[in-house]
Amino acid sequence: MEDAGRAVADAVSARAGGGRILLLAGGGANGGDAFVAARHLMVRGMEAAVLARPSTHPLTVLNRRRWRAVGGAVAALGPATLRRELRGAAVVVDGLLGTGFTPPLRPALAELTGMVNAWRHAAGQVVSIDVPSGVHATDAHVPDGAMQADATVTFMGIKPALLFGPAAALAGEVTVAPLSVMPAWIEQEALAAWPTDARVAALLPRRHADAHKGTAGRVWIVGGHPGTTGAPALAGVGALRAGAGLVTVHSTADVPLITAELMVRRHAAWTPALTRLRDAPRPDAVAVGMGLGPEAVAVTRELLSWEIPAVVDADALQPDLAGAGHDRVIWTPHPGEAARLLGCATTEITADPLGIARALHDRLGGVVVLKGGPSVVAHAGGLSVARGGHPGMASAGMGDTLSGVLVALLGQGMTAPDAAVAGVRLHARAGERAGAAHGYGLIASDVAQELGGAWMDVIRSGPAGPWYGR
Ligand SMILES: NC(=O)C1=CN([C@@H]2O[C@H](COP(=O)(O)OP(=O)(O)OC[C@H]3O[C@@H](n4cnc5c(N)ncnc54)[C@H](O)[C@@H]3O)[C@@H](O)[C@H]2O)[C@@H](O)CC1
Ligand SMILES: Nc1ncnc2c1ncn2[C@@H]1O[C@H](COP(=O)(O)OP(=O)(O)O)[C@@H](O)[C@H]1O
Repeated sequence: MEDAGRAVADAVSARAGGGRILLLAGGGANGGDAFVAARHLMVRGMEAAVLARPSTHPLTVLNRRRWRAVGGAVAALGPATLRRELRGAAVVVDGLLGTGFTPPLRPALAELTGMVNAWRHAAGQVVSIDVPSGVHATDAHVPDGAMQADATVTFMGIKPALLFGPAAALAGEVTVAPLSVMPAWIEQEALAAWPTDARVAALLPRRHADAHKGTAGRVWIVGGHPGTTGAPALAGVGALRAGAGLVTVHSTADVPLITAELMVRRHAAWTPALTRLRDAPRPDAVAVGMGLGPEAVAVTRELLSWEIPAVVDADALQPDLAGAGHDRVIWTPHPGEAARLLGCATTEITADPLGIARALHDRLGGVVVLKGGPSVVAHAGGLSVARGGHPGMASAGMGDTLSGVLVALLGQGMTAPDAAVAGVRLHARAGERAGAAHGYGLIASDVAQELGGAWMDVIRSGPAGPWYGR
């Protein structure tokens, strides 16, 4: 609780300027965190007051006593005291309800959160402890009356509700504060990893000075059909921008050569083409499905039988292919495709992205990237959620670009889980960079252009090495 309260005080100090801080302490452990935060703020010379609900939680009772012992002010939390104390406050710390909360929000509490939300709209900022009050830790749905925060300081591991859907929008800027407990315990308790850029940087391939296009990954993009010929082209550019040495697009349609570095092989028909290609030198990795059309299942089944690292996307994401994969396959459904694979409604996918990613992995094996804002990676070692991205990425061809990134990383020798974790972060980071320039006018080609810069951003967070950063 001491670590938690100090982390909250850090977040609040950064936002309060010299203004007064009002801390709302509920009856649970969150309330105790608020009392600890108040004490740390006072020690830093900041003006802090606490309004508290009754508590029997031993650590909350103890920290209330400590706060009183250093001369801290505390009054009973109710509508009248809250109205009075909100006047002149710069920041409210929301320690009312934490992970112990189960909906619905009781009317007495909803009245208090409603008052704070109205005050925030007009006057100040809210920092929530662990989760915004009224948000259930594992549920993306938001009950009426939940607190709107500018920032949320959560502990040890990120809670699913802080990542997905409307609940995530209530959390504002999320910081994960470590607590002094055993790492093994955290690993057991965490539902999903949320890797930092430093962690992603450690996964990315390192190239020696004598690298050449033949050693940097020879990859194939298999896709395209009349009407969707842009999809494989975008995947090809994504692959080039994610470092692939040689990228060949195979298609039975006329794929536009949107960048001259791509090689495009037009085939008359898939069956004879695959018979020929089967005996040709194989690529280091293949991505299949982008705009591929009605023959996707047959083409993908053949390519999967080659047992080379593969990305399976878009039209190739069909239930018939469950069981046809292997360990080095990355399956990349968006929620619509995930619903098709599992035979359920898209709303069931978006309601529980972590559970669905796990279910898809059980069904398909290999590695699953359940795309969204943010994407979830499921593999034999667990679940990992990507950081960042930009809402401007809600536009055509973004997933095709991601497939290019993933196949490029596979082609450069990364394992499927590492390529998926690193690839979704590079793609999201490129989206953030492009989003800063283009906002909602962002298109997939913009994201592809930013992939090199995103790679540099990520490796700058990691350990220095002799073949980059010079
Ligand atoms: N320039 C091109 O040639 C393009 C071709 N494309 C290709 O077009 C074909 C059809 O793919 P589509 O994905 O458009 O069509 P689908 O009909 O498979 O899926 C689109 C639907 O999935 C659902 N969905 C997707 N993302 C969602 C999310 N994050 N949350 C909730 N629901 C979500 C929505 O209901 C959406 O309308 C594929 O072969 C694809 O590769 C697209 O990638 C777009 C660009
Ligand atoms: N709001 C968002 N925030 C972050 N990433 C997003 C957002 N919207 C879309 N994306 C990303 O864009 C990509 C969209 O993929 P997909 O729907 O398959 O596109 P397409 O089929 O048009 O290529 C995914 O990687 C997804 O994670």
